[in-house]
Amino acid sequence: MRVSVPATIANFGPGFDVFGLCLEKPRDFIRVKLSDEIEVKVEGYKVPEEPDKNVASVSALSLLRQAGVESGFKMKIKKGIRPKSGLGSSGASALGGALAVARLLDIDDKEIILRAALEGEKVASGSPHGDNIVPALFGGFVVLKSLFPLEVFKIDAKLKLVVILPEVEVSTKRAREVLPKHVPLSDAVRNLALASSLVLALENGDIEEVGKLLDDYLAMPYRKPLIPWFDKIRKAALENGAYGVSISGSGPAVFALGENLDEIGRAIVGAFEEERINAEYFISKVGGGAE
Ligand SMILES: Nc1ncnc2c1ncn2[C@@H]1O[C@H](COP(=O)(O)OP(=O)(O)O)[C@@H](O)[C@H]1O
Ligand SMILES: N[C@@H](CCOP(=O)(O)O)C(=O)O
Repeated sequence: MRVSVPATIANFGPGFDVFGLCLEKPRDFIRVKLSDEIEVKVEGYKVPEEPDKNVASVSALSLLRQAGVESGFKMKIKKGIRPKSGLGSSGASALGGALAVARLLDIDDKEIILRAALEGEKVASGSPHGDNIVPALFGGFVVLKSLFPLEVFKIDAKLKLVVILPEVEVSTKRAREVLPKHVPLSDAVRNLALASSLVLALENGDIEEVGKLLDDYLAMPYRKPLIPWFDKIRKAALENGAYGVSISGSGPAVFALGENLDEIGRAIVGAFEEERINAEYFISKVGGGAE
């Protein structure tokens, strides 16, 4: 059984742990067949091949055991999403492992698949959060109302965005460790206003307004030391016509909305270069989810 799972933009501005947008590319490809042993082979970006350290094999095993199947498996991963990128690299593999096994066993229940995928994601980020896995499963833009029971609102957003991937790594685990347990009420209120307005703007297809609402007071202020270049990048993007710009997931990837996406992408790459960081950009539409 072979599945392909796309990258995602978790948080999408003010929606910490709640909003997620599915991209068309890049993608991870995962092939699984049942076997007596457990074996994991990886091509492409380097991630562990030890079955207990690879998020895809942890989630595959979790799904098998949830289904009461005592078998092992042979897994091949073509890793197309760079790890520690903020593009849902671990989430995509975690979903891929669970989904491939679910399809082998004819299991369609999304909550079972999600539960197994979250077991994998926990290995990477230390805590279960679904805003990368869920959009990769459903496609489109999702509002994750609840993980268990799984309750999701989906908007089939029609938009294109530019994603810029600098050559630096941010571990999601580390980016979650720096977050405070409590935030000021005024910051929570500001996020509430941004997030609810963003959903309405997206539903109305007002992409310029969506861009203007890409801000966050819950995680970004505390993550600044991990992404000290962000304010300069944002300035360059806005000066070159971006409607808005934000960090993808826990970073370091950033994304921007606007009309002249190539120009914005080049400007952001240039701003990274001024900080002596190599970066590349690509343009993607909203994706339809795992296949
Ligand atoms: N199949 C896998 N795909 C991606 N990362 C994996 C995988 N298996 C284990 N990992 C580990 O998970 C961590 C990357 O996850 P994370 O920090 O969440 O990155 P991202 O934000 O890009 O998802 C790395 O330590 C990586 O070695
Ligand atoms: N809400 C999470 C999202 C992490 O996404 P990833 O793509 O960096 O794995 C967070 O911000 O910690």
